[in-house]
Amino acid sequence: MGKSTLLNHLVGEKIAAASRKAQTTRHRIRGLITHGPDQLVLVDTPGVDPSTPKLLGKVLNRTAQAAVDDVDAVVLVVEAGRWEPADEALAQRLENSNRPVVLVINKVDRLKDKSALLPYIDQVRGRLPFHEVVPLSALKGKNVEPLVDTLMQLLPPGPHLFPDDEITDRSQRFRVTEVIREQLLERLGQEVPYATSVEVEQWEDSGTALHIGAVIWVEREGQKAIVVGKGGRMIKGVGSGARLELEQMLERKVMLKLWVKLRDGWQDDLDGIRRMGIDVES
Ligand SMILES: Nc1nc2c(ncn2[C@@H]2O[C@H](COP(=O)(O)OP(=O)(O)OP(=O)(O)O)[C@@H](O)[C@H]2O)c(=O)[nH]1
Repeated sequence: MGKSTLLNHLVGEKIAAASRKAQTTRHRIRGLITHGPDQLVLVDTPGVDPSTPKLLGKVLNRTAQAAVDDVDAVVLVVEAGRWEPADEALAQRLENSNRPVVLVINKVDRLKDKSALLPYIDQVRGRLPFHEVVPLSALKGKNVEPLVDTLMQLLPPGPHLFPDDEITDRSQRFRVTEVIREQLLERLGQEVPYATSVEVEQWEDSGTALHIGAVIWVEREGQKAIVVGKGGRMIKGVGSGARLELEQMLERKVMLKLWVKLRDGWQDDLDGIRRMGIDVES
Protein backbone atom coordinates (compact mmCIF):
# COMPACT_ATOMS: atom_id res chain seq x y z
CA MET A 1 0.00 0.00 0.00
CA GLY A 2 2.83 2.36 0.79
CA LYS A 3 1.99 3.40 4.35
CA SER A 4 5.57 3.36 5.53
CA THR A 5 6.78 5.21 2.43
CA LEU A 6 4.09 7.84 3.03
CA LEU A 7 5.00 8.22 6.69
CA ASN A 8 8.68 8.62 5.81
CA HIS A 9 7.85 11.20 3.18
CA LEU A 10 5.56 13.16 5.48
CA VAL A 11 8.17 13.55 8.21
CA GLY A 12 11.00 13.97 5.70
CA GLU A 13 13.22 11.11 6.94
CA LYS A 14 13.26 7.36 7.09
CA ILE A 15 11.64 6.27 10.32
CA ALA A 16 9.87 3.10 9.14
CA ALA A 17 11.07 0.16 7.06
CA ALA A 18 9.42 0.14 3.65
CA SER A 19 9.76 -2.65 1.14
CA ARG A 20 8.27 -4.36 -1.87
CA LYS A 21 7.23 -7.32 0.28
CA ALA A 22 3.90 -7.19 2.08
CA GLN A 23 3.63 -7.11 5.87
CA THR A 24 6.99 -5.59 6.63
CA THR A 25 5.71 -3.17 9.23
CA ARG A 26 5.89 -4.73 12.68
CA HIS A 27 5.92 -1.86 15.08
CA ARG A 28 3.71 0.98 15.99
CA ILE A 29 5.72 4.01 14.95
CA ARG A 30 4.71 7.58 15.48
CA GLY A 31 5.73 10.25 12.99
CA LEU A 32 5.50 13.85 14.14
CA ILE A 33 4.76 16.98 12.11
CA THR A 34 4.64 20.29 13.90
CA HIS A 35 3.42 23.42 12.09
CA GLY A 36 3.31 26.32 14.51
CA PRO A 37 0.49 25.65 16.96
CA ASP A 38 -0.55 22.41 15.25
CA GLN A 39 1.07 19.08 15.93
CA LEU A 40 0.12 16.01 13.96
CA VAL A 41 0.99 12.63 15.44
CA LEU A 42 0.91 9.98 12.72
CA VAL A 43 0.71 6.34 13.77
CA ASP A 44 1.87 3.77 11.25
CA THR A 45 0.35 0.35 11.82
CA PRO A 46 1.18 -3.11 10.59
CA GLY A 47 -0.99 -4.22 7.68
CA VAL A 48 -4.11 -6.01 8.91
CA ASP A 49 -4.23 -9.55 7.62
CA PRO A 50 -6.66 -11.79 9.54
CA SER A 51 -5.35 -14.91 7.80
CA THR A 52 -1.84 -14.68 9.28
CA PRO A 53 -1.50 -17.93 11.24
CA LYS A 54 1.52 -17.26 13.44
CA LEU A 55 1.20 -15.68 16.83
CA LEU A 56 3.30 -12.77 15.53
CA GLY A 57 0.60 -12.10 12.90
CA LYS A 58 -2.08 -12.07 15.58
CA VAL A 59 -0.09 -9.64 17.71
CA LEU A 60 0.37 -7.34 14.71
CA ASN A 61 -3.35 -7.40 13.94
CA ARG A 62 -4.16 -6.50 17.53
CA THR A 63 -1.66 -3.64 17.38
CA ALA A 64 -3.41 -2.28 14.29
CA GLN A 65 -6.84 -2.50 15.92
CA ALA A 66 -5.65 -0.81 19.10
CA ALA A 67 -4.15 1.99 16.99
CA VAL A 68 -7.56 2.74 15.45
CA ASP A 69 -9.19 2.93 18.89
CA ASP A 70 -6.57 5.46 19.95
CA VAL A 71 -6.71 8.13 17.24
CA ASP A 72 -8.76 11.15 16.15
CA ALA A 73 -8.83 10.25 12.45
CA VAL A 74 -7.90 7.31 10.26
CA VAL A 75 -6.09 7.36 6.94
CA LEU A 76 -6.96 4.37 4.79
CA VAL A 77 -4.34 3.83 2.08
CA VAL A 78 -5.24 1.97 -1.11
CA GLU A 79 -3.49 1.61 -4.45
CA ALA A 80 -4.78 3.63 -7.39
CA GLY A 81 -7.02 1.53 -9.63
CA ARG A 82 -7.49 -1.22 -7.04
CA TRP A 83 -9.87 -2.15 -4.28
CA GLU A 84 -8.70 -5.40 -2.72
CA PRO A 85 -10.78 -7.66 -0.43
CA ALA A 86 -8.49 -6.55 2.43
CA ASP A 87 -9.37 -2.89 1.65
CA GLU A 88 -13.07 -3.73 1.73
CA ALA A 89 -12.66 -5.61 5.03
CA LEU A 90 -10.88 -2.62 6.56
CA ALA A 91 -13.46 -0.17 5.22
CA GLN A 92 -16.20 -2.24 6.84
CA ARG A 93 -14.38 -2.28 10.15
CA LEU A 94 -13.89 1.47 9.97
CA GLU A 95 -17.54 2.15 9.24
CA ASN A 96 -18.39 1.66 12.90
CA SER A 97 -15.27 3.27 14.30
CA ASN A 98 -16.84 6.72 14.76
CA ARG A 99 -13.64 8.27 13.43
CA PRO A 100 -13.39 10.45 10.32
CA VAL A 101 -11.72 8.38 7.60
CA VAL A 102 -9.54 9.99 4.94
CA LEU A 103 -9.00 7.82 1.88
CA VAL A 104 -5.54 8.08 0.35
CA ILE A 105 -5.28 6.76 -3.19
CA ASN A 106 -1.57 6.07 -3.39
CA LYS A 107 0.74 5.28 -6.31
CA VAL A 108 -1.02 7.54 -8.80
CA ASP A 109 2.37 7.71 -10.58
CA ARG A 110 1.81 4.07 -11.57
CA LEU A 111 -1.42 4.74 -13.45
CA LYS A 112 -0.63 4.50 -17.14
CA ASP A 113 -3.92 6.06 -18.17
CA LYS A 114 -4.32 9.18 -16.03
CA SER A 115 -7.89 9.71 -17.25
CA ALA A 116 -8.83 6.53 -15.33
CA LEU A 117 -8.25 8.31 -12.01
CA LEU A 118 -11.47 10.36 -11.86
CA PRO A 119 -13.85 7.44 -12.57
CA TYR A 120 -11.89 5.37 -10.03
CA ILE A 121 -12.27 8.09 -7.39
CA ASP A 122 -16.02 8.26 -8.10
CA GLN A 123 -16.25 4.52 -7.71
CA VAL A 124 -14.42 4.22 -4.37
CA ARG A 125 -15.96 7.35 -2.86
CA GLY A 126 -19.21 5.44 -2.40
CA ARG A 127 -17.65 2.65 -0.33
CA LEU A 128 -17.71 4.64 2.89
CA PRO A 129 -18.66 8.23 3.79
CA PHE A 130 -15.04 9.37 3.57
CA HIS A 131 -14.21 12.73 5.09
CA GLU A 132 -11.91 13.39 2.13
CA VAL A 133 -10.32 11.50 -0.76
CA VAL A 134 -6.70 12.42 -1.55
CA PRO A 135 -4.92 10.93 -4.58
CA LEU A 136 -1.14 11.12 -4.24
CA SER A 137 2.20 9.47 -4.82
CA ALA A 138 4.05 8.72 -1.58
CA LEU A 139 7.14 7.68 -3.51
CA LYS A 140 7.40 10.87 -5.55
CA GLY A 141 6.00 13.09 -2.83
CA LYS A 142 3.26 14.31 -5.17
CA ASN A 143 0.16 15.91 -3.63
CA VAL A 144 1.22 14.97 -0.11
CA GLU A 145 0.69 18.48 1.35
CA PRO A 146 -3.12 18.48 0.89
CA LEU A 147 -3.20 15.34 3.04
CA VAL A 148 -1.31 17.12 5.82
CA ASP A 149 -3.70 20.10 5.57
CA THR A 150 -6.75 17.84 5.72
CA LEU A 151 -5.44 16.00 8.78
CA MET A 152 -4.39 19.20 10.56
CA GLN A 153 -7.98 20.44 10.22
CA LEU A 154 -9.25 17.32 11.95
CA LEU A 155 -7.09 17.83 15.03
CA PRO A 156 -8.87 18.56 18.29
CA PRO A 157 -7.45 21.53 20.20
CA GLY A 158 -4.90 20.60 22.83
CA PRO A 159 -1.30 20.93 23.91
CA HIS A 160 1.56 19.42 21.91
CA LEU A 161 2.25 15.86 23.00
CA PHE A 162 5.87 15.81 21.79
CA PRO A 163 8.71 18.35 21.54
CA ASP A 164 8.36 20.58 18.44
CA ASP A 165 11.63 19.52 16.79
CA GLU A 166 11.15 15.76 16.96
CA ILE A 167 10.04 13.71 13.96
CA THR A 168 9.40 10.39 15.69
CA ASP A 169 8.84 8.93 19.13
CA ARG A 170 11.25 6.11 18.35
CA SER A 171 14.87 6.10 19.45
CA GLN A 172 17.85 6.19 17.11
CA ARG A 173 18.59 2.59 18.07
CA PHE A 174 15.18 1.53 16.87
CA ARG A 175 15.64 3.42 13.61
CA VAL A 176 18.96 1.62 13.13
CA THR A 177 17.24 -1.76 13.39
CA GLU A 178 14.67 -0.66 10.82
CA VAL A 179 17.41 0.32 8.36
CA ILE A 180 19.07 -3.11 8.74
CA ARG A 181 15.74 -4.91 8.43
CA GLU A 182 14.97 -3.00 5.27
CA GLN A 183 18.27 -4.15 3.74
CA LEU A 184 17.40 -7.76 4.62
CA LEU A 185 13.99 -7.39 3.04
CA GLU A 186 15.48 -5.93 -0.12
CA ARG A 187 18.17 -8.55 -0.56
CA LEU A 188 16.66 -11.82 0.61
CA GLY A 189 14.07 -14.13 -0.97
CA GLN A 190 10.45 -14.38 0.10
CA GLU A 191 10.57 -16.50 3.24
CA VAL A 192 13.62 -15.63 5.28
CA PRO A 193 13.09 -11.94 6.14
CA TYR A 194 9.90 -12.68 8.03
CA ALA A 195 11.80 -15.09 10.25
CA THR A 196 14.41 -12.47 11.13
CA SER A 197 14.53 -9.76 13.70
CA VAL A 198 17.24 -7.24 14.47
CA GLU A 199 18.55 -6.23 17.89
CA VAL A 200 21.23 -3.61 18.59
CA GLU A 201 23.72 -4.93 21.14
CA GLN A 202 26.55 -2.43 20.94
CA TRP A 203 26.44 1.37 20.63
CA GLU A 204 29.72 3.14 21.28
CA ASP A 205 30.91 6.56 20.26
CA SER A 206 34.67 6.65 19.75
CA GLY A 207 34.64 10.30 18.80
CA THR A 208 35.62 9.69 15.20
CA ALA A 209 32.91 7.10 14.54
CA LEU A 210 29.82 5.50 15.97
CA HIS A 211 30.40 1.77 16.50
CA ILE A 212 27.18 -0.17 16.18
CA GLY A 213 26.89 -3.92 16.68
CA ALA A 214 23.65 -5.67 15.85
CA VAL A 215 22.38 -9.23 15.94
CA ILE A 216 20.16 -10.59 13.21
CA TRP A 217 18.07 -13.30 14.86
CA VAL A 218 16.83 -16.16 12.71
CA GLU A 219 14.58 -19.11 13.52
CA ARG A 220 16.40 -21.98 11.82
CA GLU A 221 19.92 -23.09 10.95
CA GLY A 222 19.09 -23.04 7.21
CA GLN A 223 17.99 -19.41 7.44
CA LYS A 224 21.27 -18.54 9.09
CA ALA A 225 23.16 -19.92 6.09
CA ILE A 226 21.00 -17.85 3.72
CA VAL A 227 21.44 -14.61 5.68
CA VAL A 228 25.21 -15.12 5.86
CA GLY A 229 25.36 -16.11 2.18
CA LYS A 230 28.12 -17.78 0.21
CA GLY A 231 31.46 -16.71 1.63
CA GLY A 232 29.59 -14.15 3.77
CA ARG A 233 28.54 -12.23 0.68
CA MET A 234 24.94 -11.61 1.73
CA ILE A 235 25.70 -10.33 5.19
CA LYS A 236 28.46 -8.12 3.81
CA GLY A 237 26.02 -6.62 1.31
CA VAL A 238 23.44 -6.01 4.03
CA GLY A 239 26.12 -4.46 6.24
CA SER A 240 27.56 -2.10 3.66
CA GLY A 241 24.11 -1.07 2.36
CA ALA A 242 22.91 -0.38 5.89
CA ARG A 243 26.09 1.47 6.84
CA LEU A 244 25.72 3.92 3.93
CA GLU A 245 22.11 4.61 4.90
CA LEU A 246 23.02 5.01 8.56
CA GLU A 247 25.80 7.47 7.81
CA GLN A 248 23.29 9.60 5.92
CA MET A 249 20.66 9.28 8.61
CA LEU A 250 22.96 9.94 11.58
CA GLU A 251 25.18 12.39 9.65
CA ARG A 252 28.41 10.82 10.82
CA LYS A 253 30.86 7.99 10.26
CA VAL A 254 29.46 4.60 11.26
CA MET A 255 31.25 1.30 11.83
CA LEU A 256 28.68 -1.47 11.65
CA LYS A 257 29.16 -5.06 12.81
CA LEU A 258 26.48 -7.67 12.21
CA TRP A 259 26.09 -11.15 13.67
CA VAL A 260 23.57 -13.81 12.72
CA LYS A 261 22.25 -15.87 15.62
CA LEU A 262 19.71 -18.59 16.04
CA ARG A 263 16.70 -18.26 18.31
CA ASP A 264 14.28 -21.07 17.79
CA GLY A 265 10.62 -20.28 17.09
CA TRP A 266 10.61 -16.69 18.41
CA GLN A 267 7.61 -15.83 16.23
CA ASP A 268 5.47 -18.30 18.15
CA ASP A 269 6.54 -17.21 21.60
CA LEU A 270 5.04 -14.09 23.17
CA ASP A 271 8.15 -13.40 25.25
CA GLY A 272 10.28 -13.89 22.15
CA ILE A 273 8.16 -11.34 20.29
CA ARG A 274 8.49 -8.88 23.18
CA ARG A 275 12.26 -9.38 23.36
CA MET A 276 12.46 -8.39 19.71
CA GLY A 277 11.10 -5.01 20.73
CA ILE A 278 7.71 -5.57 19.13
CA ASP A 279 4.76 -4.01 20.93
CA VAL A 280 2.34 -6.54 22.33
CA GLU A 281 -1.11 -5.20 23.13
CA SER A 282 -2.62 -6.97 26.10
N1 LIG B 1 5.24 3.54 -7.71
C1 LIG B 1 5.02 3.77 -6.40
N2 LIG B 1 5.44 2.88 -5.48
C2 LIG B 1 5.22 3.14 -4.17
C3 LIG B 1 4.55 4.32 -3.75
N3 LIG B 1 4.46 4.28 -2.39
C4 LIG B 1 5.05 3.14 -1.99
N4 LIG B 1 5.51 2.45 -3.05
C5 LIG B 1 6.21 1.15 -3.02
O1 LIG B 1 5.34 0.16 -2.52
C6 LIG B 1 6.05 -0.80 -1.74
C7 LIG B 1 5.39 -0.96 -0.36
O2 LIG B 1 5.58 0.21 0.38
P1 LIG B 1 5.57 0.27 1.99
O3 LIG B 1 5.70 1.70 2.34
O4 LIG B 1 6.52 -0.72 2.58
O5 LIG B 1 4.09 -0.26 2.28
P2 LIG B 1 3.35 -0.55 3.67
O6 LIG B 1 1.92 -0.19 3.45
O7 LIG B 1 4.05 0.12 4.80
O8 LIG B 1 3.47 -2.11 3.76
P3 LIG B 1 3.35 -3.10 5.02
O9 LIG B 1 4.72 -3.26 5.52
O10 LIG B 1 2.80 -4.35 4.40
O11 LIG B 1 2.43 -2.49 6.01
C8 LIG B 1 7.51 -0.31 -1.70
O12 LIG B 1 8.25 -1.00 -2.69
C9 LIG B 1 7.38 1.17 -2.07
O13 LIG B 1 8.54 1.70 -2.70
C10 LIG B 1 4.12 5.26 -4.76
O14 LIG B 1 3.55 6.31 -4.51
N5 LIG B 1 4.39 4.93 -6.06
